[in-house]
Amino acid sequence: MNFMESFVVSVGGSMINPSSVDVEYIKEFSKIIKSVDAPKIGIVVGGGQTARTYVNSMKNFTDNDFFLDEIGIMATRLNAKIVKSSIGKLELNIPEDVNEAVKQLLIEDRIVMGGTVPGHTTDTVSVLLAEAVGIKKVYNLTSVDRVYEDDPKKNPKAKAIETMNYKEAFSISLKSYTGAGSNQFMDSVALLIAMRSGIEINLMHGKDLNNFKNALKGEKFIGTKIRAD
Ligand SMILES: Nc1ncnc2c1ncn2[C@@H]1O[C@H](COP(=O)(O)OP(=O)(O)O)[C@@H](O)[C@H]1O
Ligand SMILES: O=c1ccn([C@@H]2O[C@H](COP(=O)(O)OP(=O)(O)O)[C@@H](O)[C@H]2O)c(=O)[nH]1
Repeated sequence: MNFMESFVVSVGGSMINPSSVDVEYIKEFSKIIKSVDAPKIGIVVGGGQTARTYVNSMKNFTDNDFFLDEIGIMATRLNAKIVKSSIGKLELNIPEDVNEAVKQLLIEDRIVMGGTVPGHTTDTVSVLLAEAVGIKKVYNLTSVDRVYEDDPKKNPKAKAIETMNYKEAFSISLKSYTGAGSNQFMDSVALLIAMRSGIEINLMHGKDLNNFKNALKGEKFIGTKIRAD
């Protein structure tokens, strides 16, 4: 696929690991990544069901969000390792922070990572990675097809939004913030980082990989674009 611009893609854990590891999905996703000739691609993977299971089990013993986040991060790295086994060189570790990821990206053209530190989600990691290497485009593959004015799973009548600016996205995201494990389309910190560095976010349903391909090719796609104007 002829696509010259470097990008970061944040793959929701709900795609990789909805209830168990979705091997077929990982194969299809990897095929697309391998077919793209963008100079650099950063892939950031979420925790999915493994994160939920471990965080919820641990809640029987502690309500400390810092430590709950830590176990969530472990799950993201587990998922990152399996995605990496289908895309990149397994000899290279999963980067544990953005600096390490940047170093790997200087050497390798494709890198895979999960979470970094407590306090945010892999959405923020993906935008920070983009910011650090000067990438201006982030794709967010998630479990909803667009951003809506309200959480569509709670309010099925909510209106979908095709294009919005960072501030609008921030206020909608904040509405569904409930602390660790919040059910947001993207975490609010990620949107602030994107805003300060003018990083465009393209959110779409991750299961429709043809739609993702269209978005990569700069063609029309079903999703929401978040940018400055
Ligand atoms: N305004 C909104 N628009 C779209 N999705 C929203 C909104 N508010 C909350 N959500 C929720 O955001 C979640 C995003 O996907 P999520 O299940 O966290 O997947 P992942 O983190 O794996 O990408 C969905 O469950 C959706 O219900
Ligand atoms: O840099 C990170 C990435 C993840 N997490 C924790 O790990 C969980 C799972 O990550 P994420 O929400 O990104 O996964 P997904 O929702 O895509 O399954 C989050 O809810 C956080 O608790 C974290 O603390 N720091």
